[in-house]
Amino acid sequence: MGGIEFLKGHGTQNDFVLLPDAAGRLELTEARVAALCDRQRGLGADGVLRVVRAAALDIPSGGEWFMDYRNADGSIAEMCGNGVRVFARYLVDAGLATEGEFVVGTRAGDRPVVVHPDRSVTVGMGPATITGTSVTVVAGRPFSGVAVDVGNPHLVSLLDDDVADLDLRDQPDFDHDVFPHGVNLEFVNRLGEGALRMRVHERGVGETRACGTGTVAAVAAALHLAGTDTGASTVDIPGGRVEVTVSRGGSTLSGPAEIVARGEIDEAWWAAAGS
Ligand SMILES: N[C@H](CCC[C@H](N)C(=O)O)C(=O)O
Repeated sequence: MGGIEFLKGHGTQNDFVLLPDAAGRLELTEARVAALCDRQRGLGADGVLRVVRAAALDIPSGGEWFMDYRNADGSIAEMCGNGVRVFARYLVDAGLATEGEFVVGTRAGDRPVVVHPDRSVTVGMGPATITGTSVTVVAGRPFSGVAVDVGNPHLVSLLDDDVADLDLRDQPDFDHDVFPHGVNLEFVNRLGEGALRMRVHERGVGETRACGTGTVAAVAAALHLAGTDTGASTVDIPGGRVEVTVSRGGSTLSGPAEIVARGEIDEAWWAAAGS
C-alpha cells in the first residue's frame, strides 16, 4: 500500500514538511499537523506547507499554486516568509514552476517570488504596517515592543541586552487584548548600520531558528524607531542570515531555501494521527 508523499525543507533552519496535494484532497486536521511536526513521534518541523492548486480551493489568486501553511501546533497562520521560500524552491525543483519570477498564493494574499540560479529566493512580503506599541514579559522581565502587521501579527522588542541571554523556553506573556489571536515575539539587537541580530518566539510553534515575517517586522520596527519607514538590513538569526528591505510600497525577504529529503508517510500512521 503506497504512502502519502512528503518532502522536508528549510529556510535558514526554519523547517517544514511539504505535502504535495494539488487537488486539496488530504484531510489535514490540527491533530495530524501537530503529529507530523512532533520531533519524536512524527517527522519533526516548525510547520506544514500543503502545496495545492489555488483553483482547487476556489481562492482567487494570481498564482497557480497556493501555500496552505500550518503552525506546528496545528493552528493556521496567514503567512510564512521562510515557508514561501521553501515552497517556491520545491515548485521549481518539481518542474511545477520555472526558475525566475512567479506568484505564490497565501492567506495573506499573493506573494511574488524570484527563484535565483544560486537556489536563494526573494519574496515580495507585502506591507509591514506599524500598528502600535505593547509589552511582553520574558521570564519575569518586561520589554516594550513595536507591533507590526506583516499579514500575521508581531511584537518587536529592541534591546540593549544581548538577545542570546534571554530565556525563551517558556511562552512570554503578552497583552491578549492587543493580540487576541496570539502574536509572534521578536527580540532584536542593533549590530550597526543596516545589521540586526534577532531571536524569535513564534505563535503556534515556540522558539524557532528563524522567522521570515519576523525578520521583516524587526527591520520595519527598527526603521520606525529611527524615524523612517524605508531601508534595508541584514538580519542574523540563529539559523543564518537573511536580507530584508522595507519601504512604503512593501517589503522583500531574500535568503536560502533547501529541500532536504523526500519520502512517504505511512498510511496507517496517517489514519491514526488524524483523530
Ligand atoms: N508562527 C507564525 C507563522 C510562521 C511564521 C514564520 N515561520 C515565517 O517564516 O514567517 C504565525 O503564527 O503567524
